Amino acid sequence: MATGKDPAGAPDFTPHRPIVVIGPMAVGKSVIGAELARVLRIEFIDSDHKIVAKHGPVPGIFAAKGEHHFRQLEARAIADVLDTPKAKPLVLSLGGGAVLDSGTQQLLARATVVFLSAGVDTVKERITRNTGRPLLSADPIATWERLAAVRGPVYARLADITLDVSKSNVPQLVERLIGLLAEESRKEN
Ligand SMILES: Nc1ncnc2c1ncn2[C@@H]1O[C@H](COP(=O)(O)OP(=O)(O)OP(=O)(O)O)[C@@H](O)[C@H]1O
Ligand SMILES: O=C(O)C1=C[C@@H](O)[C@@H](O)[C@H](O)C1
Ligand SMILES: [Mg+2]
Repeated sequence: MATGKDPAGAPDFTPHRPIVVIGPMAVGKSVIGAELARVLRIEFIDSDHKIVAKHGPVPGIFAAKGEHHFRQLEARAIADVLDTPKAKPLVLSLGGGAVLDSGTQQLLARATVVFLSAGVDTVKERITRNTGRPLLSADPIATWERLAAVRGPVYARLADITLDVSKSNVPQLVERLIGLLAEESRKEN
């Protein structure tokens, strides 16, 4: 495994446990998680992608079997990654609502949890395009704000690191995140 030494000058950082990325819809969990894993040269897993690969598109699952069934698939996909005696260092990006499951909340104690935070202005354009998020099919802006407000305290409680993702591009955010992860890892040891 390589360390997090990036051409952009990020500090050295070698993860020793999974890094889990959480936060509201469209804040960048998938793209930032994937870029972080690429720079750290560790595996990247996205819970939504895992579900889609096995069961087809998210809107189809919601339409055919309902949100509760999707939540069960999601909790299982996450447990497959984290519920092992010694989970390896990797980056796991979650869907926006995954943290509501109590089993998932417990498993996150085995990981370094990164909460990507942003206000609605940052995600407005992203969520008003049709992007396959069934919960945002009607009135996406108001619904995003409501869900973000309800889930915000849960994200904050579970987070080891909170990163404001407004006003920066993905490489800048990954560089900053590696610095924060290095600091957090010094505290853990
Ligand atoms: N910092 C950023 N600057 C510009 N565009 C971004 C940034 N972060 C993410 N994006 C873009 O926003 C969109 C949503 O990003 P992404 O799919 O990673 O969000 P997400 O948090 O994983 O959403 P979901 O909850 O649906 O899984 C993508 O088109 C992505 O390229
Ligand atoms: O925030 C949510 O509840 C969701 C977010 C997406 O990532 C998907 O997991 C799904 O559309 C539900
Ligand atoms: Mg995603």
